[in-house]
Amino acid sequence: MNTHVPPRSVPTPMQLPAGHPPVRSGRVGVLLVNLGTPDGTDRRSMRRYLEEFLTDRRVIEWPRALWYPILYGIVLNTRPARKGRDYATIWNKERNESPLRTFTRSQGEQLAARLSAHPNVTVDWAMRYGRPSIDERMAALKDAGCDRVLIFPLYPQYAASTTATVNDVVYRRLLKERWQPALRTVPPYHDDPAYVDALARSIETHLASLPWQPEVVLASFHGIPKSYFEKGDPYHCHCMKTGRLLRERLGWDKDRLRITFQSRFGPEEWLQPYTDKTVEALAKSGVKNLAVITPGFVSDCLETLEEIAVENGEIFHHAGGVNFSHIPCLNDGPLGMDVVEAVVRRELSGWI
Ligand SMILES: C=CC1=C(C)c2cc3[nH]c(cc4nc(cc5[nH]c(cc1n2)c(C)c5CCC(=O)O)C(CCC(=O)O)=C4C)c(C)c3C=C
Ligand SMILES: [Fe+2]
Ligand SMILES: [Fe+2]
Repeated sequence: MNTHVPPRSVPTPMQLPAGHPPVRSGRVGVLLVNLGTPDGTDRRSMRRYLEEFLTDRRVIEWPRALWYPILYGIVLNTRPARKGRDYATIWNKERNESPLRTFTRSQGEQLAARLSAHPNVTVDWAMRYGRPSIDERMAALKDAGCDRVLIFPLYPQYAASTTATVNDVVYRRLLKERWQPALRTVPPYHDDPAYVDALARSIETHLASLPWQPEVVLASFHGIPKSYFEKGDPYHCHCMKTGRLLRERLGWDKDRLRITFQSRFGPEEWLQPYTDKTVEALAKSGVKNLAVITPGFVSDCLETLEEIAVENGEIFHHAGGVNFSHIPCLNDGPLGMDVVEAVVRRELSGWI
C-alpha cells in the first residue's frame, strides 16, 4: 500500500467563492461494467439492444457501407424475434430482467459490502449496451463526489470488442467534463492466481456433485473473428494462457481440458476450434460424458445458459453423448466475489 497518500475522508461541502456551483469531492468510485442486456424479450427491446451492440465499430469492424445494408436490411429484421425467444427461456421473471443484469447488480452490492470498511468508496455497476448506461452511472458517481474512479470491464481476457469498447465510452464521456476524475481501468486478469484458482475450485466442486465423471472438460470462450486476432488482438493469447494455467492448477493434460471458442456470428472465420463442432466430434468419437466451463464469462448469460447448457447439450446428445453438464460461471458466489474483490483491492492500491 502506498503510505504517501493522505487518508481520504467522507466529503464535506467545500468553501466556495461566490458564483461557483456546489461541488462534492473526496470519494473513490468503482464502476463494474458488463456487456449489456435488452430491457425485455419483445421484438422492439431486442432490436434496440442489438442495434446499439451491432453498430459498435469495436464489435463489427467491417466498413459501414458494407455492414449497414446487411444490418438494417437483414439482421435487425430477423434476429430480434429469434433471440428474444432465446432470452425468454432464461429471463429472470421475478425481476423482469436478464440474468446478466441480476448477477451484475448483485456483484456490485456484494462488492460494496466487502469494501464497507472504506466509507469513502462508492461501488456502482453499468452495462455497455442498454441500461443502466455507463454515461448515467458515471454522472451518478460524479454527483456523489467521486474524483477518483476505477473502471472494471468484467472481462478476464482483453478483447477490443469488450474491454476497449467499455473504456472508449468512459473516455468519450470525460471529453465533456470540466473537472475530470482521476481514472484507472482494470487490466486483464486472465492469469491472476486468484482467478485461476477460483475456476479450478468451481470445476472440482461441480464434478464432485455429479453422479458421473466427464472424460473431457471443455473450456469454452466466446470467439472473435480470426481477422481481429490477425490485426493484433491479444484475446486468443489470454484465453490460451488461462487454459494452460487452469490445466496446470488441476494437474490435467491437454486431452482432459480442451480450449474451444463459441458464439460465431456472421460468415467470417472465427477463432478455432469451434465449441459446437468439438462437442459433436467428441460425441461421435465415443466420448459419453462431457462437462463445459465458460471461464471468459464472469456471469451466466444467454451465451452460457442457452447456447452452452441447452444448444450444445442437444448437439452432444444427438451425436451419441450421454451425460452433459455446464459448469456455472463464478457469478455472484463467494468464489467469484473473492476474485472481484482481490482485483479491485489491488487496482485501488494507494487510493484506499
Ligand atoms: C461480431 C460480433 C461479436 C463479437 C466480436 C463478440 C465478442 C464478444 N462477446 C462477448 C460476450 C458476450 N456476448 C454476448 C452476446 C452477443 N454477442 C454478439 C456478437 C459478438 N460478440 C451478439 C450479437 C450477442 C447477442 C446475442 C445474439 O444476438 O446472439 C453476451 C450475452 C449477453 C446477455 O445478455 O446474455 C456476452 C456476455 C465476449 C466476451 C466477446 C469477445 C471476447
Ligand atoms: Fe458476444
Ligand atoms: Fe450465442
